[in-house]
Amino acid sequence: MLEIRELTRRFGDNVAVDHVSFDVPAGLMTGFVGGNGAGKTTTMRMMMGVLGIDEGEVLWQGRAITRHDRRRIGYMPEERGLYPKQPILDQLVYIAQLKGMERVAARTQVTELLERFGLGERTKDHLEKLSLGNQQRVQIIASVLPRPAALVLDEPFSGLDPKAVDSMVDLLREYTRDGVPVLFSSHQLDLVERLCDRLVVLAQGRRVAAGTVAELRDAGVPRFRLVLGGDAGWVRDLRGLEVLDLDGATALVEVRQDGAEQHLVAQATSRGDVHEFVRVRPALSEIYREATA
Ligand SMILES: Nc1ncnc2c1ncn2[C@@H]1O[C@H](COP(=O)(O)OP(=O)(O)OP(=O)(O)O)[C@@H](O)[C@H]1O
Repeated sequence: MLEIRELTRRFGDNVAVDHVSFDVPAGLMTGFVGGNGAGKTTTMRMMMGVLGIDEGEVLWQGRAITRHDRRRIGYMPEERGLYPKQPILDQLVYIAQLKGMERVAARTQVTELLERFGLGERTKDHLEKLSLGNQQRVQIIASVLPRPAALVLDEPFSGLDPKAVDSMVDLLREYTRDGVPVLFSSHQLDLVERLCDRLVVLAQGRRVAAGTVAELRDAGVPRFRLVLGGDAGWVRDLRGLEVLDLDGATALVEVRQDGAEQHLVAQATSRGDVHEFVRVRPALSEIYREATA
């Protein structure tokens, strides 16, 4: 497990990351979200030791992370750093060797990953000849070589077409199944919702929400939708509830006082038919909007 404890980084007067703490547990995918300039890249850079830490610490398996630990963590930085004028197979094998793999094993693994990402026919092409999305695929392969102990990926999905997104999703799921902790940042909330076990939300350098998607969806003020046989206008007169929306027989309410929803149901049944009474949980996009407002 990776643990981030009170990480803080300032650039002059700007506190880019302000006492941020969260865990990246083994075998789970943790999504890292937040608006432009929220501090995601700066946090990841500090985690990976490419940027100095002003305050706080990063723990790996319960103790302060070392340079050796970081070498075993697959990192995909925001600035992509491969050589434009080298054939992709050669440079990926070289990177794998730098990370300690034997040449033959490296070639086998790289070839397999290139096939997987639809680049099996392009192995001899120079990186610069590939489209941006295909260059991104090569970057992904570079960051997961060899089998990493953890993954820290800065916007790995940006610029990928749906097919490459699926290949990436499959790959990340394989790693998490093997117990690898994965942290990735993204602006694509639909993808984050589909993929993530856990979520960390940053706004202006601060952690404003963290937990499983279910926990976050459960955390807010409870909302209920009520559908009656007749007009629901009387709901406005009940205490402890805020009516968010009212449309004929349907009301959307927020509970402001404990137990107010029980009173609502009792009233509704005593007045006539109740067709539906359900808790409404916010979509991730709504939680995100509220947390970062
Ligand atoms: N090297 C730097 N020098 C000065 N300020 C910096 C530097 N790097 C980042 N910052 C500032 O730190 C803050 C956080 O930036 P960061 O890149 O970490 O955000 P982010 O969440 O990754 O944003 P985005 O989603 O746009 O990539 C911003 O205000 C940014 O301008």
